[in-house]
Order: sequence, then structure tokens, then C-alpha cells
Amino acid sequence: MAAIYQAAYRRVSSLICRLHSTYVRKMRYLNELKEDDSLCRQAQTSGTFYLFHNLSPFLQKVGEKYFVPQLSAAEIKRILEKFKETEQWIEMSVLIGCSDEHVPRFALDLGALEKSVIESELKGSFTNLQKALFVVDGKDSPLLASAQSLLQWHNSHQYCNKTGQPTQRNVSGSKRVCHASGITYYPQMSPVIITLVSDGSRCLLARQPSFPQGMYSALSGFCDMGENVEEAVHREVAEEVGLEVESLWYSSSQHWPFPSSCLMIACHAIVRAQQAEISMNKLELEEARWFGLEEIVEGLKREPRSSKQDDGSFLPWFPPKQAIAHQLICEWVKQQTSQLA
Ligand SMILES: NC(=O)C1=CN([C@@H]2O[C@H](COP(=O)(O)OP(=O)(O)OC[C@H]3O[C@@H](n4cnc5c(N)ncnc54)[C@H](OP(=O)(O)O)[C@@H]3O)[C@@H](O)[C@H]2O)C=CC1
Ligand SMILES: [Mg+2]
Repeated sequence: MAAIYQAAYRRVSSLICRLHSTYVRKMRYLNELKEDDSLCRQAQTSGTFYLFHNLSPFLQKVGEKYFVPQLSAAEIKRILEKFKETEQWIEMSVLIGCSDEHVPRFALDLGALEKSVIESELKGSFTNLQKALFVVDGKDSPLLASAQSLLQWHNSHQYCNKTGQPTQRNVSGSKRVCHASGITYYPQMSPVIITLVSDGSRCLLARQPSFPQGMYSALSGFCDMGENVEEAVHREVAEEVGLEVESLWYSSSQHWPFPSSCLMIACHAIVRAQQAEISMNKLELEEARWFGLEEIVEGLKREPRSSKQDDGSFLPWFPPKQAIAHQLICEWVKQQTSQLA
């Protein structure tokens, strides 16, 4: 019996080892592409491309499903020839990853070309990112989000802050340099905390005026300069709902492309049940209130479309599963349910 277990253990270990080495090799290859301009230029000829138009990703619809097509360099060339544009356009693409087989993936924004011509040629449409993230397959949304963020960063960092001179990008698009000042610019993300506050039996959700009607989410806020995650959670909860956090723990994180490249750091926080009276900051929030387990479970089942009632009011619904707020709410439900069991 022991021999069978040992053999199985060896097989699992060797599988994990092989998985690791695939991952490590892939990361090393990507790093080489970022650092080596000529290798990356060569990779552009064999890579696949995700297309954007003024930062909106290109999607194809088959039946009710949306797909994010990956085009070959040859297909891109064919499109560019339609516009009598040169292949040099391909150099404007940015490296966003590679497959396990080391086929590099690039994102390319063809915003200067006529959108409808590309759409009819490739039989699809450029779709607003906010919509695209929620209709494509879950594995594609992080890729679209990071690709769009990188393209957006290049758009807004064409000039050096110090000299006002144009900055030059490397081939992969992982940085920009001002040759006059010698300053190197790297893509940036803003850290944002998002926290689900609980008093032990209820959780606190709020609405910003810009949210779609009926949607409630966890509290969020940009980290201040010099602040750590714990301090940001304490401050945001105090600022937005006037409560003092007693304890908190980290859950997970997510890159979020709105308004432009945030690193969402998700936490759970506890406040004392005896000191749980909300004092809402009306400048930032439209509503903030406590929700019981039953109301949360019902809200999770609700579709935005089905939340409108006959009298024009809206029943609460929560962010979709692609948003980290959704994950925090589900974790809270699990935790409450296990406490009740
Ligand atoms: N993925 C998810 O599940 C969720 C993601 N989010 C994201 O979190 C982000 C932050 O949440 P929010 O509650 O609005 O943040 P805050 O509570 O910090 O309020 C936003 C305001 O902070 C100011 N601000 C401070 N630093 C920055 C910065 N680096 N970039 C932009 N604005 C800054 C701006 O004010 P002013 O314009 O007056 O200068 C802005 O309007 C949002 O962009 C939202 O998309 C939020 C909830 C859920
Ligand atoms: Mg906020």
C-alpha cells in the first residue's frame, strides 16, 4: 500500500515540477522580450495580436457568446494594406504576455484608422471596455484590462514631465525614456483599498452617486502617499462611514483598469457591534447601510435588469463576479454560513 502512495506522490511531484518549469520558462522568456529589443521585434513577426480602437477592444460575437480574437501578424498586415498603411504600425504594439508554448501576445491600437472598415473586414466590433470585461470569458477579462491599461499609459506618457521633450518607448512597450533628461518612465498603477466592513452579523455596503441604480458595493478608496494598506483601510472607513475598524485581514487583490490602472487590495474589516452607527460622508456616498445575511444572499441572485420594481424603486444588487467586491461579499457569506452551521 505504502509503495502505491509513494508512486502516486512521485507522479504528482513530478507533474508539479513540470508545471513549475513551464511557468518559470515562460516568465524568463517574457522578461527577455522586455529587455531585448531585437528579440522582441523578431517576436512581433510570429506573435498574436489583440486589437483595440481608441482603447476599446475588438470582440467577435458567435451566437450569444463574445470572443476576443487573436490575430496573426499576417492578418494585421492584410488589414493595414487595405488602408495602404505600412507594417511599421506593428511596432506600435505592446507586449502583454505569451502562451505556454512561448507564442508572444501583443496589443495594438488602430485608433487612427477607420473603425467601420476594420469591423466589417474582421466581422466583429470594437466594444467599450466596461462592457467587454463583463461579456467575455472570465480568463480573457484580466488580459483585456491589462492590455488596455498599458496602451492608455503609453497614450498619456508621450512627453517627459521634466523637459517636455518626447519620450521614446522600447520595442515591448515596458518603459519609455527621455533621452534629454535620461529619465526612464515605467507603467504605473495606483493602489486602492477595498474593504468589506462587518459588525459580526451584518456587512456594510454603500452606493456612490455614479453607480448604476440599485447597485451597492464595498467601501473603496485610493491609498494616500506614505500610507500602508492597514492605515488606508482605517482612514477610508472613518472618512466614508464614520466607523472605527477594530481588526482587518487581507483577502486578495486585482488589477482594475478604471479610471486608469488601479491595484485593488481587498480586505475584510471588523467594527464593534456596539459602535456600528453609520455617519455617512455625503460628499462621497449617496447611501451606506448594513445588510443581513438573507438580504445579501437574495441580492447575489438578482440581475441588474430584474432589480427594478413597479413603483420605480430598485432592489439591491451587487457587483458582478469579475469585480473583486463580488468576491469579498461571497467570502463574507461563506464565513457567516459556516458560523451558523
Ligand atoms: N473592482 C471592484 O470591485 C471595485 C473597484 N473600484 C475602483 O476603485 C477606485 C477607487 O474607489 P473610490 O471609492 O472612487 O476612491 P476614493 O474614495 O478615494 O474617491 C475617489 C476620489 O479620490 C480622488 N483621488 C485620490 N487619488 C486619486 C488617484 N490616484 N486617482 C484618481 N482619483 C484619486 C479623486 O478626487 P478628485 O477627482 O476630487 O480629485 C477621486 O474622485 C475606483 O476607480 C473604482 O473603479 C471600486 C469599487 C469596486
Ligand atoms: Mg470611496
